[in-house]
Amino acid sequence: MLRDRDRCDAMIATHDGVYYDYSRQRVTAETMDLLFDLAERQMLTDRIRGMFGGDRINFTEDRAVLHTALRAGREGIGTVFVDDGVDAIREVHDVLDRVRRFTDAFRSGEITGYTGKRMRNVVSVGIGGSYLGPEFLHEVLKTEAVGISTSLGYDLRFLANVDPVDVERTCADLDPEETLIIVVSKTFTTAETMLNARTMRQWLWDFMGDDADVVRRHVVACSSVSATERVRAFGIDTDEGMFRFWDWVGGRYSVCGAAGAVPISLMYGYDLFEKFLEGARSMDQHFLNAPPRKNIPIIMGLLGCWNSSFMGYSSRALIPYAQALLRLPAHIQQLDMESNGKRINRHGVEIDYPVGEVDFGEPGTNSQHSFFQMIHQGQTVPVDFLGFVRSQHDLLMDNEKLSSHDELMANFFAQPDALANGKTADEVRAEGCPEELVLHKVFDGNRPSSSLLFPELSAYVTGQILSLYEHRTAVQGFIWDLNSFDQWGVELGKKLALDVKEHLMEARNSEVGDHEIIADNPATSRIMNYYIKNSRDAVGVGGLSNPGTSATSVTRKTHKDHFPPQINDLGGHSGRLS
Ligand SMILES: O=P(O)(O)OC[C@H]1O[C@H](O)[C@H](O)[C@@H](O)[C@@H]1O
Repeated sequence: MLRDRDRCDAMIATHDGVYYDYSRQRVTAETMDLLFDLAERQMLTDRIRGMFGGDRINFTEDRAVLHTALRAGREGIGTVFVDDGVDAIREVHDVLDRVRRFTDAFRSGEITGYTGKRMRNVVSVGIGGSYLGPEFLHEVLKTEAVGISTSLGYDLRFLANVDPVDVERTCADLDPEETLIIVVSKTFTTAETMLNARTMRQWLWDFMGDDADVVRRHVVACSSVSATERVRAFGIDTDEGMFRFWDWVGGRYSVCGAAGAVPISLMYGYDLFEKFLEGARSMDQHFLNAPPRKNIPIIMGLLGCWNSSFMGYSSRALIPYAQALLRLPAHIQQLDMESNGKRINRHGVEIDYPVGEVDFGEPGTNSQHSFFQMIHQGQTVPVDFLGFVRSQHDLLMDNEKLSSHDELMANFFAQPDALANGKTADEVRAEGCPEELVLHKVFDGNRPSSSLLFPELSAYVTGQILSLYEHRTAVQGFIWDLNSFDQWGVELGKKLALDVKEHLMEARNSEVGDHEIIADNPATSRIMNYYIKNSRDAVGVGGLSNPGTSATSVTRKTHKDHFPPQINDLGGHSGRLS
């Protein structure tokens, strides 16, 4: 099919400098017709309009889904209206105007720290959607031409993990007197973020004294309107130091709001952040207005459904040929897997077809030397290749025929064809391969991928990329009939962690050294008691002891006896864990 010029010509879509080639997907013109029919049956365009128009499509939380309003410009896109009387566009611009003023005051030195020093360091404390988006954008802007000059003299870091080592790594060499802390949390209740926020507040107090003004001058919050009281209780000035967002912005869709605006603007200036919003807006307009057959996010979403539900490929990879996009895959992973990792459709019925892929990725070419072996010869993993016409910084050394960016891009062009074409046994033999090794060197090919080519990795283009992937996720959710905007799955883990913390506290507070934890089940009790015992012993008695070995060796023997496992064998021995 790849040699069919008409087919290849038909499988390209473009918008505002973005070039999307899906000719290496396993689809014919007829497949595409059927997918567009499916989109019509699922009333895709109506549902897209409903999202932009403020319909409460996140019905399990009774919320509209209006992250597109965050970058809609003052004129708005679609008919954005929130039915409790709040004008979303006006609210958004009120906050963005405040971010701009605060940024200017911070960067001009008008705002100083508690001891009068100018603040130049920013630590953004948040996790999940309150972290991954801003971090991916920060990584892009670090090496972007404007970003390099506007960030000179400033430092932005992210503190996400509740691991105390993350705190240590984040602020070991920072001067608290010159540091502003941003607590980014939609709910202002997330356990990890709140502990890290308290830790950072204590860090400020330890250096500057336990004074309420230290917090007012050194800590600001990006949080939802409904969390205002909690923000105030933390000691933050909610008039000057709180940048709000709304329940109609999901955490994983919040980078275009205060969650991204505040840290990124403080580091790079507001104007550069605005370019990012403009890029996202351009793609939003395309998504809302372009006919489905020319609409890049719609086509990407339909192909996602095709690969997952029809072809049965349960994972997919995102490979940007740009080192500055190193955190894009992690952001899209959360965005997509939290959105579409569901099992009940919007009619309350259990889904009996595959939905929701495992998303992963790393920049090319590093990924080629890591997991690409599997993508070429193991399980089939559809790939999105992202490339750029111009590099943020190209290099052409004396005696080299190609620039370093050309070298990078040679891989961007070669990998999709290698995956699609593979290599036959005859081709391997023709290279003089000994017969017994031929099969090891055969590539079956026929492995799907898409290529996205952008002009260059600017703030604007990064906005386009973000919007593309946000809308791909929404399209797949609409086609699959899911609510892509809630995340009840995360709640159970949070609740169980609270129960476990109770047990740990009892054990730590117990006067008796051999206090035994009785947790939900023997396995959890055993591992927690092992942890408590060894963390007590570890001080002074010489490290951790070995876990009981008998159970381990029995398990090993069982696995060995059944190797290689057959589905039926395992079926007979499996069971419910609860
Ligand atoms: O912003 P927060 O309220 O602190 O939430 C942080 C994160 O918490 C959970 O992990 C949710 O599943 C994420 O969607 C959210 O982004």
